[in-house]
This record gives sequence, C-alpha cells and structure tokens, in this order.
Amino acid sequence: MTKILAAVVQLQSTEEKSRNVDTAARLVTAAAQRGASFVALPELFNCIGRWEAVVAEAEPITGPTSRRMSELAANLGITLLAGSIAEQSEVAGKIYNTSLLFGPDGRQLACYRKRHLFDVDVPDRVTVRESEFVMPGEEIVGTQLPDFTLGQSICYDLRFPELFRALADRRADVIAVPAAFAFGTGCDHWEVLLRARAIENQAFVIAPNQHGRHTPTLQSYGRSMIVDPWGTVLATAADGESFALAELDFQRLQDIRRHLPALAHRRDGQ
Ligand SMILES: NC(=O)CCC(=O)C(=O)O
Repeated sequence: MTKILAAVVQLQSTEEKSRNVDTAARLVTAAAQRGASFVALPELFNCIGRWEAVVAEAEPITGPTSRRMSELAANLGITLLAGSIAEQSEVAGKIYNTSLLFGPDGRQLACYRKRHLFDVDVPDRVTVRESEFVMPGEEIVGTQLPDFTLGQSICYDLRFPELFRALADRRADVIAVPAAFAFGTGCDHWEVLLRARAIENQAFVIAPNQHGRHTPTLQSYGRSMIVDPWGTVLATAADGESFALAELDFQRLQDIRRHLPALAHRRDGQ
C-alpha cells in the first residue's frame, strides 16, 4: 500500500486523568471512523499540569492508560501512538516521559522515552525545569511497520536535529513529535522546526500538540500538524480539542528522495 490516512489528535489535557483519557478515546475513535489507520495523541495526554500531580499519576508501562490504549487500537484496528504518559521510574519522585506505540491487534510495538528535557527560562514566555521531575531516556527508537518505518521523538526533542538524523539513518519514513509545545515559544518556532525536520530528513512529520491553558501558568500552542517530506503542511488542527487528517503518500516520499537525493549527498557520513 502506498497511501494511508493519518490523524493528529489535539487535546487540552488537565490533571483530571479519567476525563483526559475519555476525551482522547473519543477523538481517536472519531478519527478512525473517518478512515485514519494511524492516529497520534500529544505529550502527557493522560495527565498534564503541576509536575507534582503528573508524578503522582505516573503508571507502569503496562498500567491502566496503556491497557485502555491497547484495547482502543485493537477495537478500531488502527496503529495508535499514545503520545506520552508519565511512566514510573526506579528513582523516587521522578518519572520517564514515555511514548508507546500499539498495533492494530493491540500489541505494544515500541516504547520511546524522551531524551531531551525542557529546562529553560525565557523571560515573559516560559520557565520550566523538566529534569527536576523527569529522567532522560537513552534509546533512539525506529520501528518498522507494515507500510512505513516510524521514528519517535517527544516535543523538546524537536530542537535537536541530530536525533532526527539518527532516525533518518534508521530509515524513518514518518517521524512522530507528540508535544505539549509551549505557547510562548510555539508561536515563533513550532511550524518552522517541524517543516525543517521534515525537509532535511525527507520524512513525513506527525505532530499532535496540546492546546490552551492546562493550569494558570502552563499554556500549549496547539496547531497540531502533519507535514510532508517537501515541507508542505498537509493539515493543521483547529484550536481546541480536535483532530486533523491527512493522506501520507509513500510514492511521493520515494519520488522526493529520488529527485532530490540530499541524504545520499552527505559528506563523511554526517
Ligand atoms: N514539553 C516540551 O518539551 C516543550 C518544548 C517547547 O515548548 C519548546 O519550546 O521547545
């Protein structure tokens, strides 16, 4: 098959886990009913807010959120990227920020832990110290699926082109960027970075984002997007809790790589 329909689900999650998971399931189902066979949720889709609350809601990989997502994928017969959840870690008071991938039979196919942690202080825009609560992951994850190879990242990872190049080296055709990208940076950087990563790695970029205020001091930018390997934005979610759909044409991907073989022109293997 050279074409599939993909969806990015945009949420305004809070610290209220059951509501977040129910909303995620409702929008994933709606996207699948419109024909999407690959659906992606945003970062910390099941619980976002004060870090203390997120840590308190952390689950093991085989916990209730992942069981619900596995059942959802199986019931709908889709591949589901469960954006990210707070995963319990071996260190007290700390979590991993973990993205899980489920196949159409409900099997867990991959697990990626966010490598780059968002420790920034941009005056009047955003101040966060993710590393106080989150442990960085080590592994780079590319997974071969029946129709394409998926590379995984999470949010702030988007600013590290070397991770995306490593995913291109693992032959990623589609790179997922589930995010809770801050409003204060997203308004200037979100689309530019997504399009740059798509163009330079000649891959589709699937970027479900959180949108709106999660707490009085935490606001996400929204504009969840699907970008093609030429850098064209194929679909953007409307503000609020919604989803956007786009066709991924893998013949077009191969054509772009054949006509403009930039990845083959790299010097010294870099
Ligand atoms: N959750 C995150 O990693 C936010 C990253 C972000 O907003 C950025 O500007 O980078």
